[in-house]
Amino acid sequence: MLGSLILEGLKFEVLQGQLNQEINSVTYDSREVKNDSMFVAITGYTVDGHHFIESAIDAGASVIVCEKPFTSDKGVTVIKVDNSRKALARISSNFYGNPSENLKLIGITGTNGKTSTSYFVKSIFDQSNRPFALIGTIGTVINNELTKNDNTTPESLRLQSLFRQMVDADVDNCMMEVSSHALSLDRVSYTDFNIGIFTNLTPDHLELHKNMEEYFLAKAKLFKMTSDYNIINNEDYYGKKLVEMLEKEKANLITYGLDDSADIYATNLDYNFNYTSYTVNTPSEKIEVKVNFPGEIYVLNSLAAIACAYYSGFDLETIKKGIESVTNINGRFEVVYEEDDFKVIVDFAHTEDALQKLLSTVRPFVKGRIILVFGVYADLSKQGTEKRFGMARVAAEYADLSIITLDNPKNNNPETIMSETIESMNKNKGKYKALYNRQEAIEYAISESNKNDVVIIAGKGHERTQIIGDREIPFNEKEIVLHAMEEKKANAHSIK
Ligand SMILES: CC(=O)N[C@H]1[C@@H](OP(=O)(O)OP(=O)(O)OC[C@H]2O[C@@H](n3ccc(=O)[nH]c3=O)[C@H](O)[C@@H]2O)O[C@H](CO)[C@@H](O)[C@@H]1O[C@H](C)C(=O)N[C@@H](C)C(=O)N[C@H](CCC(=O)O)C(=O)O
Ligand SMILES: Nc1ncnc2c1ncn2[C@@H]1O[C@H](COP(=O)(O)OP(=O)(O)OP(=O)(O)O)[C@@H](O)[C@H]1O
Repeated sequence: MLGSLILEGLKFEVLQGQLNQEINSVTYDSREVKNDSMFVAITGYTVDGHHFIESAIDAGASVIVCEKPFTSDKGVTVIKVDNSRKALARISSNFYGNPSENLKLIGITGTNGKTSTSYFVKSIFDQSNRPFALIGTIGTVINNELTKNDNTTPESLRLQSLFRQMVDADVDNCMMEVSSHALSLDRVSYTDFNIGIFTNLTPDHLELHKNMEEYFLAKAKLFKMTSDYNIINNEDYYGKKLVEMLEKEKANLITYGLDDSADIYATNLDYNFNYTSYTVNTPSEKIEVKVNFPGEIYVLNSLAAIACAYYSGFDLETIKKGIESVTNINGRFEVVYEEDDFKVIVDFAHTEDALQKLLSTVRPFVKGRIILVFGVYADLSKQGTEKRFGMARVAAEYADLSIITLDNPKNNNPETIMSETIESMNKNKGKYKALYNRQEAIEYAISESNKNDVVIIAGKGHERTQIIGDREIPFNEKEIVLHAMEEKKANAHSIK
């Protein structure tokens, strides 16, 4: 593609060279440069991509896009832009032929519930064999083939290439999770969204956003990029704020919730350990639905999906079938072992709000004790400390025994993570045992459990690795549980 076409719609200054040469590829990583690449230099959080311009040129880059002045005597073209990440989004969309214009794209944002809601929506589309793609934490699914993503919302270049793949494969509906990082770092700029969904907002990622207001404003950006509908959780404090903020936007505003002040709402709720049934009320009709996950959170997640499907033209029977067909979402309230009232559940709850909702949902149904295994994935900032204190407070309140361990400590000091969590646990008078090794923590929880207990392993959900320092170690919680159960049985022949 011609360099000038790739830059269409972008404000830039040519510092040297010309733009009528063919560009074979675009990249923002010098290690991926090939002959006649366009290299976009990004000022990162860890390193400055501008330091790699020389090596990009040596590797064959013929056009450099940068946000800091640069000159070269190696015959390359140098383009200066105000913001490289934003420019990358424009360039990527152009390079792949602006594929989002040819998709019905649903963006979902919020602290929790994005993945679960996406799987409900996909299941509804699957009922009528309408091709549907997903992009999110679990990965990208195109034509039911799953590939891994580096991030929940990939960088714009990868994102636009995924959209291109979808269009080429005649998959014209896509639902993607849009993280606040993605909105702040322009990964989804120049993407056309038809529908936006807001689930909720509770403290998380405050190392990036500094405070809730900033976090909220980052999330709110999505709803100014939509053309058809903005679908908002009416039960959430920030959802209500968003409704006020969006009243003048061009997309139709739709709310969902637990009473008739919302457009799509649930009544006759019947909560059980393994499912909840309710009546869904829409502006035209109502229908009974059974969602195969417990608690209010899955009522709300399924309502978001129902609202999305209803305004996408699906009839209520198809919607019902779609919701009821979802029996398992990888690492979301996944019962990995069960024997009468004894259960072991793996769940991705990794924020204070999610943990509180998980434990309070389960509590009324547990005949014995709740034994919780958890760690806190947050850096060593003040916000990270608050997260550790908050999660331990919730654990102390709801669990009968907590096994405090590590989640993905990455390069954060494990001693600080453990000691802050323990400090809060002591302050809140929780009963606990601390074990740095997560596998040992799970094994200990299983070995301690009795007949009517429920063991909950929170924080890593679908993840299949643990990241300690720079090492990514294979880690499969389901396998660890099954193995520990076998050992327990071999030792005792049955659960005590
Ligand atoms: C904080 C954050 O979002 N960081 C993202 C950011 O990384 P960065 O700014 O640190 O990049 P960097 O390493 O400093 O590199 C700067 C530039 O130099 C380039 N480089 C680097 C080395 C080299 O030899 N040559 C070279 O050209 C890099 O390719 C890059 O373009 O830009 C990178 C490229 O797009 C992202 O991969 C990276 O995501 C990291 C992996 C990450 O962990 N992100 C998380 C926090 C994230 O985005 N999470 C959200 C939320 C998930 C949720 O909801 O829970 C998500 O959407 O996943
Ligand atoms: N509506 C909700 N409100 C609060 N917590 C929820 C809600 N839905 C799910 N959760 C909890 O959050 C965890 C993660 O859910 P899910 O994967 O759907 O969220 P997500 O928004 O995709 O998360 P992430 O951005 O971290 O990938 C679940 O395992 C559950 O414990």
